[in-house]
Amino acid sequence: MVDPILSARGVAKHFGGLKAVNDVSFDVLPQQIFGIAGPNGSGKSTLFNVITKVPFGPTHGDVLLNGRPIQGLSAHRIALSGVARTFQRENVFASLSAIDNVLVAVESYLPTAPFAEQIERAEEALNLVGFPANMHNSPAGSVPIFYRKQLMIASALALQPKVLLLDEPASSLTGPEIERMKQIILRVRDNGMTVILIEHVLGLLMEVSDQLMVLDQGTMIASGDPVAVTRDPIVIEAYLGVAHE
Ligand SMILES: Nc1ncnc2c1ncn2[C@@H]1O[C@H](COP(=O)(O)OP(=O)(O)OP(=O)(O)O)[C@@H](O)[C@H]1O
Repeated sequence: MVDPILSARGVAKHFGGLKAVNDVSFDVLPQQIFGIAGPNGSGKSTLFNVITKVPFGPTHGDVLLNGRPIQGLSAHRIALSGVARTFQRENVFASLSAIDNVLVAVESYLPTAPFAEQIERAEEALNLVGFPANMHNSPAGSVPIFYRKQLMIASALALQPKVLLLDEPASSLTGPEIERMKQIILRVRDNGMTVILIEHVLGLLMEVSDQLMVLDQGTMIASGDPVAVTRDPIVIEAYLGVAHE
């Protein structure tokens, strides 16, 4: 039996009376791609927020990395201990070059490393996501959306995470770009990392996920084999709003 790399135990986030995340528990195994689906507003991004403490921790519950609680750590320490994330919006430093964006992350992970080594790490991260070498010096704000998404992932990878949390990496992408994003996600996993993937593009989620969890109104309504989960009448009802048998 393999021990989980990341676990949530009774994790909740309340905003006043709203239970955005409502006592969610799950285990993610090493090198798994763990998909998370759910209708709009079901608490997916809030779950990433409370796992990473960016920008806030849970109301209650524990998040364990390799069996150790990480909720007592600052957001910065959580990132450095191996849990990195991306955001729904392409969060890049628009006026910095592409490689400088990634160097910001390298600098926080390896602050005392020689500059040549920092550059090497940044280039490694950019290469892993397939960011074009001839665009390393382009201002991040001027590159098309797919490249900005690549940059955001490369910046997270520069922290050398054990677990990478991807929040809707395929949103606003074309069909061919979604296929390229799929290859990036698989490559990240093949490089030894564990991926937790929030995605509305169900085709992508189904193709890459080893396990699928569905949230509805902050509550986990299904988890397990992706095909079985999408056939679950409770999941169908949550998505389509029709009564299940
Ligand atoms: N900072 C906040 N303050 C108050 N309510 C919030 C806050 N962040 C999220 N919420 C609420 O929590 C619920 C869950 O939001 P969340 O963004 O996590 O959903 P989601 O599943 O990621 O949605 P989507 O698929 O549309 O991105 C929503 O009702 C949202 O309005």
